[in-house]
Amino acid sequence: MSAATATQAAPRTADEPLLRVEHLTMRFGGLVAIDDVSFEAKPEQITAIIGPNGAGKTTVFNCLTGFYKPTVGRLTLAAPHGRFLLEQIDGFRIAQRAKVARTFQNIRLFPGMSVLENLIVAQHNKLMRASGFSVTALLGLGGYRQAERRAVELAKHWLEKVDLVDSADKPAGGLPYGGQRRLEIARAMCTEPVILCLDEPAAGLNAHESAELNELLLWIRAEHKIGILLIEHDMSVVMEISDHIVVLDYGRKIADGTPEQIRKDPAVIRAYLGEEEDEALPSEVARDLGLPKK
Ligand SMILES: Nc1ncnc2c1ncn2[C@@H]1O[C@H](COP(=O)(O)OP(=O)(O)OP(=O)(O)O)[C@@H](O)[C@H]1O
Repeated sequence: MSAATATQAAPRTADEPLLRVEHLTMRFGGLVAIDDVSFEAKPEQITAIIGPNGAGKTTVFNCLTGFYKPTVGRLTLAAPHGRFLLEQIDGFRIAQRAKVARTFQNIRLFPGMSVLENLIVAQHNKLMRASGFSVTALLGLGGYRQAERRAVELAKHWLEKVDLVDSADKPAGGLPYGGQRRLEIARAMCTEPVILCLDEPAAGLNAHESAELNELLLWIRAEHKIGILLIEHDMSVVMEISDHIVVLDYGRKIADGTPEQIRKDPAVIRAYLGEEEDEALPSEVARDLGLPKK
């Protein structure tokens, strides 16, 4: 598919979703990881994708971010800078062209580089464009120096936001776990995305760190007015900060609604319980779904 077809210049309309996923299907040989899933994510909203292990959550992210080519489906990103059909863009160009950023379930920083360097490397695309892909940049000519200064300023801004200024020169791999998670988010934000896809950002965090993560994500949504897609097992995070929740089970969408609607949805309770609806709900399932104690 040509670049022109994958990108449509038409500006987004006021009530258009930021992301529209239509009939997404992903097969691996005989295994159907995602089965005809459709949902929308609105701009300036946090949309959570939840579901039991193996439900297909990360596969949705892998399709959106170009790691997988969907078997079937349309993925329309209506961004302020243009409308993109993500399934038709070469995977490695999605981050740069459509401005889709992500973090990973298993942290993927450059552990031997400093915290600051991780944030500068994230801006590689911008810096390369400013260099004109030529040797003039190495000589300090053209707009490269200015772009480099801006990259450092942006990195510093995010270091402050995620409370890592004191660790700027330390190797990223030496940060405590919570710090590495925050650095991943900062690195993704340094690419100035229109949508931020977070794959289990609260995994391994303690209650205090989870609460700080909630604050950070709410701040990003309010301040940067971008959409956030969130895969998360920690229901204290999901129920507290999500505007909208999509629930997957065995690759199918089983529910879609506000946290209030999802909490009460019998299909969701059944999926988490893995048993009949009229069974007593074990306390840990009730807690995960944020249901009141009986
Ligand atoms: N590259 C692949 N090849 C084959 N099967 C895959 C591949 N990627 C994912 N799957 C399968 O697709 C299904 C969905 O996996 P996925 O990782 O998307 O689930 P998930 O909801 O993110 O799970 P978890 O909560 O455990 O991370 C699983 O059965 C998984 O084994």
